[in-house]
Amino acid sequence: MTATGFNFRLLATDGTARRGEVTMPRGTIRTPAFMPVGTGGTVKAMYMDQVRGVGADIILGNTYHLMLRPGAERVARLGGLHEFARWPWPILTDSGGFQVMSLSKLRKLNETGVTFRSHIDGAPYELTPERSIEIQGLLDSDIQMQLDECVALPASEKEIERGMELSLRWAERCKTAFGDQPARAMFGIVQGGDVPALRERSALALKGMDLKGYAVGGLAVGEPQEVMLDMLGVTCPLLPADKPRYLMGVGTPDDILKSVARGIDMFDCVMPTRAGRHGLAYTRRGKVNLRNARHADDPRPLDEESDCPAATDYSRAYLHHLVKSGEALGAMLLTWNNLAYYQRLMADIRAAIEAGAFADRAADISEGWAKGDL
Ligand SMILES: O=c1[nH]cnc2cc3nc(NCCN4CCOCC4)[nH]c3cc12
Repeated sequence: MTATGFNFRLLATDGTARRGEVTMPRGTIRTPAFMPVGTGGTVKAMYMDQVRGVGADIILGNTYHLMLRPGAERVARLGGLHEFARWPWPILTDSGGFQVMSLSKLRKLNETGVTFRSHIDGAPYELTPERSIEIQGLLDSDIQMQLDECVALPASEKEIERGMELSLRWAERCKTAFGDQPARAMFGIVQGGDVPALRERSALALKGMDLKGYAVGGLAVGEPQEVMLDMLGVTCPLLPADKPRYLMGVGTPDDILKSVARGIDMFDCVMPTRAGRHGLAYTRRGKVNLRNARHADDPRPLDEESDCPAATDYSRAYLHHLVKSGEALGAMLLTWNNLAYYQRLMADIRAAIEAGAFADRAADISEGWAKGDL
């Protein structure tokens, strides 16, 4: 039976780790979930049926990139992002604010929103809470993010407070603009930097807005992992247990294990795809840099126990050759391997929580990385 609305339910807990699922009209999202990043409507170097094949239930699309090129109205005229990119399952889009601040030129931020010039052709744009929700609607996005301000760390408490309070006002405006769309969801984003009291104020104010899901923002911006984890320890207990929690931009496999342990349900990160394009393979024995000359004559596959052909059917020598030669197939095979590894990690995590064995499984997985390459 196809779900008519957006619904999250907890299936099991193990300590503060949670196993759940989100049901939506376009499909079910098994949590904890990892969302491959599909920046410009494509998960770079992958066919969408491969992305599905490694076990992804949902992908992320970037509003900033898509509004600049090919344009949100054009995607809408062509049937929306699912039709355009041939990904019929759920898509989460970010609001564009984070990329504006990290990619665009001549940007100005005020109460109304943010004005900026495209990093592609210098054309002027404005992104307001209302326009961001409008664009995400034009993309036919299933899970839409509020427009927020992610204050870069380190920053003064006053600066962090200013950004957190602005983001709360923008959350209200996004909620109003989003209106009542049962088949879709809009998530708020908790801000507050590395200041527990500001994190608490943000989380409680957003909880009061009764949103369908909650992201934890303002992290993975260069702070030490322990600071990020401390902020999760402050924030997650304040969020509703019956709504999904999404940690934006995270992260490494180790970040994911430790964040799941603190109650996070959803993740996105460019690492597996970006690393694949740079010759780096994620395996259960840690990272393998295929640019390294030590692989030049190695006939062994990356990992014969993997369920991904990229890890079982090709020699390291061949992968090294492809990477050194700058061949497209090098990026394709390593991206495929990396996304398969991340999805297998998530499947491992979900099974461990269901079995009440998350802590032990997490320790085993970490020991595997410590062993180092095969
Ligand atoms: O507060 C936020 N609001 C809206 N979007 C975000 C996206 C975010 N992405 C990161 N971190 C990404 C870190 N990446 C790790 C891999 O290399 C590229 C950067 N932190 C983020 C915070 C926010």
